[in-house]
Amino acid sequence: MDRSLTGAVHAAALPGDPLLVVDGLSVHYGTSKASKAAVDDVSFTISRGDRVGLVGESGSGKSTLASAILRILPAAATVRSGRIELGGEDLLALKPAALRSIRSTRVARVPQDPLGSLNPVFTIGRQLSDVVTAHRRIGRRERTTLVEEALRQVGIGDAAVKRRSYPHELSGGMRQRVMIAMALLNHPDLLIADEPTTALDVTVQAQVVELLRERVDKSAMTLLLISHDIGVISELCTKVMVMYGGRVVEQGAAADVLVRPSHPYTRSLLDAARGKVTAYAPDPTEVVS
Ligand SMILES: Nc1ncnc2c1ncn2[C@@H]1O[C@H](COP(=O)(O)OP(=O)(O)OP(=O)(O)O)[C@@H](O)[C@H]1O
Repeated sequence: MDRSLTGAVHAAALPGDPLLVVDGLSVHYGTSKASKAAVDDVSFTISRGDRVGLVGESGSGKSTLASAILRILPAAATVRSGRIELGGEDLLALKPAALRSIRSTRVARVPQDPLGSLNPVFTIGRQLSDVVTAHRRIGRRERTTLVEEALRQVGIGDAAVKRRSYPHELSGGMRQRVMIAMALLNHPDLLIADEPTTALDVTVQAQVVELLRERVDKSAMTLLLISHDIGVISELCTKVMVMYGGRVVEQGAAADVLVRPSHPYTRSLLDAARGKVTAYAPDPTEVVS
């Protein structure tokens, strides 16, 4: 049984059940009625166990969409219309306390920039520990065990020593491993990774992709992965959504979208990934869905 934030009791959720439902979502920056939507009437469903890759050129609205789901939109942004439901819970209606309670237990994020997301004045052990105690009352020794185990699970072997490190004492790859450990600590239903390898050295990128794959496999986690890198998407994802100009122009199984794209924008994106330059200019009569 699963108790929702409103206290309703649901039957245990199964793989394949809808987890995240986004319906008619539009997000604008600025208050002007004439402002262009950064996310424009977007609808999709992510089912439990899906691994969805969200691709699209810079400015297509990927991060705005992720921020809307996580309820971390900047002050300049407004949701003009639509619904976002996670496990049946209306995320846009949640009050701050309820929001705090779903963060990290229902939905968690691996950010692009781990250094900017970690607090420079606390050790990583303290920051991991705070994530655990935000949702559970547990003793100090058990907390330390959990933190060290979480660090070991992301390939940080000397966890008893490393948990005493400050963020600046770790390499970029290590910091991203810490962020992944932090995101997974409370076993969220949905993991949103926003360009998790973009800020890393090329050699470290492959290790972090492998780590993400292993952790997601082990926990059968539902993943929404935002990436410019079609290679990373094809390695990790079973489904793909393509955004262009704030809209989802194509979505489907990765094996279809990445091999037989039906939208011309997806074709040009895949060409670009293969080093072939083909310009995409939207046909005004083209219907985007
Ligand atoms: N804080 C902001 N204030 C005003 N406009 C913004 C802000 N953040 C994003 N935008 C605009 O919203 C649109 C979507 O941007 P968004 O960052 O969501 O795209 P993206 O696909 O994630 O791009 P990138 O891959 O470069 O991160 C763009 O036109 C962008 O200029």
